[in-house]
Amino acid sequence: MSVEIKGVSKRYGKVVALDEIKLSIEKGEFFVILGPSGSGKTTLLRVLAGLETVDRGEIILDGRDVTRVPASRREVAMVFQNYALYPHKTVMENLTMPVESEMSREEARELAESIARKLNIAELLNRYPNELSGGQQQRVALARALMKRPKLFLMDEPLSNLDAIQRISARKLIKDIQRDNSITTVYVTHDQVEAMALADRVGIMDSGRLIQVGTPEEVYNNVANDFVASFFGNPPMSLLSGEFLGIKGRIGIRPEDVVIGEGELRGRVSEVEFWGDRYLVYLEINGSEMRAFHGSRLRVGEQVRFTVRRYSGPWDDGK
Ligand SMILES: Nc1ncnc2c1ncn2[C@@H]1O[C@H](COP(=O)(O)OP(=O)(O)OP(=O)(O)O)[C@@H](O)[C@H]1O
Repeated sequence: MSVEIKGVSKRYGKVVALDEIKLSIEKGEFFVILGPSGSGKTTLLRVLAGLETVDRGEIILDGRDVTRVPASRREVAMVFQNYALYPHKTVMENLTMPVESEMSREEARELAESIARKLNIAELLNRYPNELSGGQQQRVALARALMKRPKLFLMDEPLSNLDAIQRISARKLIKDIQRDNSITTVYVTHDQVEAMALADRVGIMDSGRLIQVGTPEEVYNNVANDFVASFFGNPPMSLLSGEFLGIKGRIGIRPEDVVIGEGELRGRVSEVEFWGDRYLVYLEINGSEMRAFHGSRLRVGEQVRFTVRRYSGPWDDGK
């Protein structure tokens, strides 16, 4: 299903939750909406689902104007942070119910078992929701949405309650099912790694506006402004006054573009984090802080030389 959002705005009292959003999503695309808390991500998803009306603009699904069509008639499936499972049904019943009318009982049970195995909840199929942990409930909710193979998948932080290892396998499963069935997916997160891992394209939101849209690589390598610079990446760019490079205004520097151990610039190591394959080093330069990746552990307090290979900006100091 293709999605077109045409100049959609939505206010709650004085709060502008969505400000003239324009966006086209292709059939089969995995689109991730990334933004800080309160930027309007959930509102955009709810508007697409039909759970929220718009003040202005149109929503077109597969060429059909659904702006005023209720949620139940939009052929979308949603997984929200606050998953709602049927409390008086077992996990198996929760999974098979949505597809009761589409396949035989046996087929539904087989499909449920195969999805449950992949999400590591196969041993929970006979339990009731109140006998599950938060993370287990979230995986059941995800499994239930995956049973249905909808035309449009709307997911709002569906992995927020999972631990780091579960997140990686659930992420892969979502992507596999989405790709195998070419299900158009709009996925909301504030997790950088998740966004970069999953997205065909990503849209960065701030204060109800869509600031930049592109493939993760495009956005990563060509940030549109200082907000995206300070937000996109793991960790994002350091924003600094460009003076130390002889540049007027503020610039953004990725940690991998700082080469420690060569050049004329000097900084003091103020903190070091072990990242497995490398170290994240915090450098202090004339009272500002900058992050850099480095291959070996440095001592806190040590003075080091460094160069900057690449930067973004400059942007006005006054914003
Ligand atoms: N039902 C509501 N009534 C009043 N204000 C609301 C309502 N829903 C959202 N808002 C406001 O609209 C803005 C956007 O909220 P939204 O939930 O879309 O943000 P978000 O990016 O999803 O945030 P988070 O990452 O914290 O979930 C916020 O300022 C929020 O307080």
